[in-house]
Amino acid sequence: MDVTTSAPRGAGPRGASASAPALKVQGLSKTFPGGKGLRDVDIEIAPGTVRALLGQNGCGKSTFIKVLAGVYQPDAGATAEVLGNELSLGSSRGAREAGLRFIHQDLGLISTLDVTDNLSLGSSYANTGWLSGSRERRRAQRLLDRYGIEIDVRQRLDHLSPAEQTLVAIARALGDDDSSAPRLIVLDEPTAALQSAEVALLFGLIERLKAEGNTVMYVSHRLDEVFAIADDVTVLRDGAVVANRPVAELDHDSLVELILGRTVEGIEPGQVHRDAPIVLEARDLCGATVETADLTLGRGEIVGITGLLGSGYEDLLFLLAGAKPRERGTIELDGQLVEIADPHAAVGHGIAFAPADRKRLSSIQGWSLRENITLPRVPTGAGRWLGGRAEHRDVKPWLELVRVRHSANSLLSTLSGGNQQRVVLARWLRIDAKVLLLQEPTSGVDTGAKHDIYVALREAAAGGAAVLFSSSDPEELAAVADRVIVMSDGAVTTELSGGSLTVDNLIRASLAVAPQGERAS
Ligand SMILES: Nc1ncnc2c1ncn2[C@@H]1O[C@H](COP(=O)(O)OP(=O)(O)OP(=O)(O)O)[C@@H](O)[C@H]1O
Repeated sequence: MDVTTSAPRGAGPRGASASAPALKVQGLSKTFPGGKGLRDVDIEIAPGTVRALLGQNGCGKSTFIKVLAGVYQPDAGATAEVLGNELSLGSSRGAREAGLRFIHQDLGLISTLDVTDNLSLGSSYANTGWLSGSRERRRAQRLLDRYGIEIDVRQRLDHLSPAEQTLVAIARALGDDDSSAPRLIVLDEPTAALQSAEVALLFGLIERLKAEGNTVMYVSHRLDEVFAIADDVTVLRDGAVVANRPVAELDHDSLVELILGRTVEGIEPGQVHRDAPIVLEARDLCGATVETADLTLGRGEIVGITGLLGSGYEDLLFLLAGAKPRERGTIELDGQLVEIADPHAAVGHGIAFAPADRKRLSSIQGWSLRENITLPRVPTGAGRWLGGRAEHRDVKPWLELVRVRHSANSLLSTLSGGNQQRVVLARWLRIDAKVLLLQEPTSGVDTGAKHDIYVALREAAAGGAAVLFSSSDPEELAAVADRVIVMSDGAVTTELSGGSLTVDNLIRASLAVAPQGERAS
């Protein structure tokens, strides 16, 4: 990796000093009503470098970013400087004037507008209305050209891949107000929704921004990315900094230990279940981006599914759960033809479905963890919700299983993103489903909890469930699945298991290149 750094040229915002740290924060604490979010955090970042901000779910990464962005007020006593200039923490205007730019996980773009209109949202563009005029288009084009982004400015946003949408969000955050000033660009889990093949597009832009003297703060749970793109890491644990270190001093295991305070054992490789009784059999499924798909799931099997975006792999689980309309095809459960009109009917048949879009489709933010977990299985007969204490007893072991330490009465909205993901998973593990359909089950989840989730999936399978999980992470698929189905152009094109189930073969199959070595089984 090229770790040479170039100091920013020319004056930064408000006459910044080129030799001063891009960011220097001292004594930053943030207390929430439920406890400390950050404890006395000190961070100093050299200009022109990429700093990874790492740590377990709930360790305070988003809180740190939100204080920098002015969304949260810090506790009294913190100081901050950007390129030698004092930064007034807790002020979004101050952050912008100091040259801080934020790209949050929710990119804040409007999918039904085109790229030009999205680039002009909230900027200083003198808009003549919503419709993109040729002047705005030229301006948008100049902005994309400035950062080497090759996207047609007339495209509607929802016609772009997630990686391209992320590039648009970055270009929008950078704007074209003063292109010579170095900036500190904060990217909060920018690859959470990206395919591994798409990540390169984003990394290309980060390298370019860095070469121009900008500084990048990068939050991710994917440690391979840290080694690919970061110069230094800051690791938070329970709201406090436990390490500020150059990446060159670390390897994968030492980084995991810094993050977790413990090592993580590997999990046993998956097994081929040739003679397992078939629980679910789907034939000629067609709907959304799926043209035709046949699939069988055996009792006790963990099957992964992957592909490129638009290959159909993201929609297959929706079709099986009745969450998107099926145009054709049949589904049999235990040899019986079933009609699954909607996810409610799916639960009735013992099929649990956890979509990836946790906030919109999988959770009720204003409800407690307890209510979110018991949602799909309201006790019959009683005619009302479980009594508080009994419900507590019921929910507790499931929270422990996914290692969520919050009270069952906490509101879901007060949990970090990764902890919310674990609660959603606990809900579906609890209903003891015959078939578990999970989309990106570990997205946003930290390394330690990922391992716990893999173990929980293995236990569910050992208990007789058939698990089908989609993932864009080939390492996860190779480690956890017994076999993996790869889709392209709306159909299942490859199935990998045993010795063929390798990271390389998964990437090759997703890109529709023939697998290497042993033939696909
Ligand atoms: N609005 C809030 N109200 C109360 N507590 C909060 C609030 N936001 C965050 N917290 C708490 O602050 C702590 C830090 O959360 P934060 O969201 O910063 O974690 P994170 O490191 O970003 O986690 P993840 O990797 O899961 O996104 C957690 O214990 C969380 O429950």
